[in-house]
Amino acid sequence: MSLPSAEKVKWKSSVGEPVITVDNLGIEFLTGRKRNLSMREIVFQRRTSHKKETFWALKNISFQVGRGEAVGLVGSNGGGKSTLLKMIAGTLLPDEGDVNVRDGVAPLIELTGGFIGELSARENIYLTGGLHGMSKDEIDERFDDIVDFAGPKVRSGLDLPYRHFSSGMQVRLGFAVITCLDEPIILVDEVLAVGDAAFRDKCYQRMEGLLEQGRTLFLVSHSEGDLLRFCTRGIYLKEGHMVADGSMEEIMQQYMEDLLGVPWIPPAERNAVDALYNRRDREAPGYKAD
Ligand SMILES: Nc1ncnc2c1ncn2[C@@H]1O[C@H](COP(=O)(O)OP(=O)(O)OP(=O)(O)O)[C@@H](O)[C@H]1O
Repeated sequence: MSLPSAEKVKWKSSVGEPVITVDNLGIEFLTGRKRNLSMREIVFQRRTSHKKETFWALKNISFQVGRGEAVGLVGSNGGGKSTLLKMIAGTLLPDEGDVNVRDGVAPLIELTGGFIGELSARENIYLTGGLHGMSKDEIDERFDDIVDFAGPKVRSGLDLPYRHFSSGMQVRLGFAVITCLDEPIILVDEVLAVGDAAFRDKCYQRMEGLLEQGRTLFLVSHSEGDLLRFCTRGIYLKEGHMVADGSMEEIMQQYMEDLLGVPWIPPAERNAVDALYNRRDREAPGYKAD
């Protein structure tokens, strides 16, 4: 399947005024590493505990995102992608710098979508809708759409505690709820990989619909196909630093070459080369189809 190039995607809306401004952002975490004090440290240095060890999970991050942009965040594991999304969502606060978000945010950052494990799926739908400013009547109106999208397994488990849901069911419900909210900014962190192929297809269609409406998207993914399909702009984070900000194709090229150490060929070109080789094979003397 050939993927649309970033220039051809039909939902690429013109970029509006800045809705997310990240200015010199930094956050420091405890490493959580614990080691017993040595006898030497206790006796000679009279130490009773270690100095807390910390590291900057993000440092000196600055960028702006305009209304209607679809931004893909890339980087190796531990690079700071989820942390950045949590800071945009307001669930983590910076130790340095600022994050200014002008529109409402619908985050699907962890598999659980911020849902509460002890509450039923039904209660979580009403709670999340309410937290995002929807009235009970509005949620009633959308309830069936949400549950239909999530699928029959979720419907049959609506009154079970959410923590009893499989990770696939959790993602189905999380995605269905988050994308039914009216929030203009959507943050999606690596959740599309969890659902099965049929559900992923439904998610793709819904994401395209939301982008056509001019919503702003932040997508964290390790899937080259998903990033190129939805995002027109990319940001590359490496060990907490912003390495590059550019078109999704440029960023993918830089990231993949950095990661794999070989030149990266965009999927559309790869498909064209494959087609050429297939044709050459088919036309070769003595070619037999399988
Ligand atoms: N609450 C926390 N306390 C301490 N360290 C944390 C905390 N949350 C994240 N980290 C650390 O911060 C760094 C960045 O983590 P983050 O989850 O943002 O990376 P990521 O780029 O999303 O990685 P992945 O691709 O594996 O999901 C990692 O070293 C991680 O272990």
